[in-house]
Amino acid sequence: MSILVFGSTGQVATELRRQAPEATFLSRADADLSDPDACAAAIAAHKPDVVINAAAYTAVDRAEEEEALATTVNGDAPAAMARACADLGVPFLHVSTDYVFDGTGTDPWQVGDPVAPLGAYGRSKLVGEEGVRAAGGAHAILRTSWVFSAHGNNFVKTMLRLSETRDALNVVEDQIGGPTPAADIAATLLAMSAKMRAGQGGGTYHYGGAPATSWAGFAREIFTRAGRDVTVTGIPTKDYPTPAARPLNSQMDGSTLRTDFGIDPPDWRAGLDAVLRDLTV
Ligand SMILES: NC(=O)C1=CN([C@@H]2O[C@H](COP(=O)(O)OP(=O)(O)OC[C@H]3O[C@@H](n4cnc5c(N)ncnc54)[C@H](OP(=O)(O)O)[C@@H]3O)[C@@H](O)[C@H]2O)C=CC1
Ligand SMILES: Cc1cn([C@H]2C[C@H](O)[C@@H](COP(=O)(O)OP(=O)(O)O[C@H]3O[C@@H](C)C(=O)[C@@H](O)[C@H]3O)O2)c(=O)[nH]c1=O
Repeated sequence: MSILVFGSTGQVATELRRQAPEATFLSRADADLSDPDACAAAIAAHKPDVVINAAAYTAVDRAEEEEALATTVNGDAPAAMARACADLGVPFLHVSTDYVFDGTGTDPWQVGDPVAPLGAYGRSKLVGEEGVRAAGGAHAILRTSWVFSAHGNNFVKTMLRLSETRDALNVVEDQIGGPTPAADIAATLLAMSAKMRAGQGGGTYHYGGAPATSWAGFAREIFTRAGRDVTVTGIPTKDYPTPAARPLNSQMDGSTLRTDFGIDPPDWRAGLDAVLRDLTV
């Protein structure tokens, strides 16, 4: 099975490269998502069996100032990719986010729950979801959350960096979600690719790490497991103002992924240990 991946340097793309080194990875220099037609042309030229889009505009706060660019990259480009895949008759796998939800309530979000993004990043990702569905081809949209790995920018690396100079941190305690190891997302995308190539599954799925925690709870676990002596004080969101609002409830129900693909939510604590080991070698 020949797999074409958009993205090369990001968290998920890096883990895909580790697990499927034989796949073809397109960097920004190979296919810039700010040029959706070029992305479609790349698919037509490569004629792969499956396409995975692991590239995205992920700067949540900066997106508030650059919504047009974020929408082209996260919305128009995946839509163009999905149309090119539909033309070729191959499945398209796309990664989306918990930030399409508004974070109300306390139950985990079901796949069919109403979406209402709070910020520009979430809106841009929603445009992508809608474009992928509208393309009409075989597709899977995998909504995940709070991604971390040893590569790129993420909360784990931010916390470890801050711990070099601080012995106490204030971290929001009223945003609840599921940290998700990029390595598990990559493995899930590859398993889904094989099944979708065989005509199984398709649609929108949720894949967030378990058990649910807060950012403060996640931070405490990072410092405990990394052996860093940092005191984490849990604070309400209103005491940590950011340009983009984040959902308070980001928990996602993964039952349809289990039904269609036999995949359960990953335990992020095991993934955290693996990332911490990765960072020390
Ligand atoms: N990070 C998270 O916490 C979460 C991420 N997601 C989703 O998961 C997916 C993967 O995210 P993640 O691995 O964390 O992403 P990263 O932020 O680690 O990497 C983003 C990747 O996208 C590439 N990229 C950005 N803009 C462009 C562009 N204009 N043209 C080509 N490539 C571009 C980057 O390339 P370059 O190195 O050249 O900038 C980089 O390879 C995305 O769809 C994201 O929305 C969902 C939930 C949570
Ligand atoms: C650094 C820091 C952050 N925070 C808060 C701010 C925010 O509410 C929360 C997480 O901050 P970050 O900016 O690291 O995370 P953020 O960029 O919002 O992460 C999101 O990225 C996008 C791409 C997604 O799709 C989401 O699933 C989610 O992972 O932690 C603190 O409370 N204290 C701190 O010292």
